[in-house]
Amino acid sequence: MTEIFDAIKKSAIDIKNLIETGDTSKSTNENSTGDTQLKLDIASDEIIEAIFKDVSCIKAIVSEEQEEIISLNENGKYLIAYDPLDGSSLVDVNLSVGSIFGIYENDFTGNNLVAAAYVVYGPRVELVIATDDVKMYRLINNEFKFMQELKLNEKGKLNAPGSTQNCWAPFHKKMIDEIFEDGYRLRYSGGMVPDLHQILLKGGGLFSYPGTTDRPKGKLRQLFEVFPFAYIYEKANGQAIDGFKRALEVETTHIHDTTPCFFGSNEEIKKVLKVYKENAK
Ligand SMILES: O=P(O)(O)OC[C@H]1O[C@](O)(COP(=O)(O)O)[C@@H](O)[C@@H]1O
Ligand SMILES: [Mg+2]
Ligand SMILES: [Mg+2]
Repeated sequence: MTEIFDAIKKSAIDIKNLIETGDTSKSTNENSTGDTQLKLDIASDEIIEAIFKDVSCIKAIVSEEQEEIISLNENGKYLIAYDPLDGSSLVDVNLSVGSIFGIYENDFTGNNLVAAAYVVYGPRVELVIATDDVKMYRLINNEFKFMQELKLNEKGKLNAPGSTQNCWAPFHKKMIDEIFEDGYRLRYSGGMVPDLHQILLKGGGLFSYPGTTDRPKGKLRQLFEVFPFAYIYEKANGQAIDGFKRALEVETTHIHDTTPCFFGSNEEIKKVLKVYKENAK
């Protein structure tokens, strides 16, 4: 697995340089979820694919920006699903963005994840890797240096409520209001990677991207966004659910499937489970 983490580190340095100098305009393509791809999305995807192609333990890869699974090495052990540049439209307004990786064995399903990682491209470039524990590294002089282990507290102070508010179920709105009434502070940039990174580093809170009237199955993709962060939050002593059960138990019928999702420390997730059990059909 070390070769995979080394490949992720290499791609992170190339993508950091691309973000600083690359063309942020739109391409003429749409990805499988119907988003217009930015030239940066495509170039980041090409960087990662080219680097992963040289890693012999990788059997196959699939990217948020590609239609199909790509086979790499017949004798490889691992499958990797990745979002090369999450939140790419935020580059234009100079907010933080990220890359997300889920490493699987056998099949692309939540319960087959064996490791996950993400990179945050912000004022600093940081890499978080979860295997049995969750470790954070920072890019200093072109090398990733270990900084700290990440663990969530039982209860946090931050609330990151995603999606279009006028499409929320009334009980979801009431739950979010109550969390604010409990003293939580709003922290939402619109980039899943920096928003979840902030909650992890500040000890806890809740990030939610629920099902809504316009998108009953949410927006965030299971393989490329939800499963890797679910794995990371669980290994950091937190939880990730779809409202009713562990996010990692959500069934995948298509590689680009989305799911409602909630990530947080134990107290906040307990509240979401209670509210959703009482209210949702
Ligand atoms: O603007 P919204 O609806 O709150 O969505 C924000 C979410 O969409 C994302 O940008 C994902 O979309 P992309 O992969 O297309 O960038 C997440 O990073 C973020 O949490
Ligand atoms: Mg994304
Ligand atoms: Mg993306």
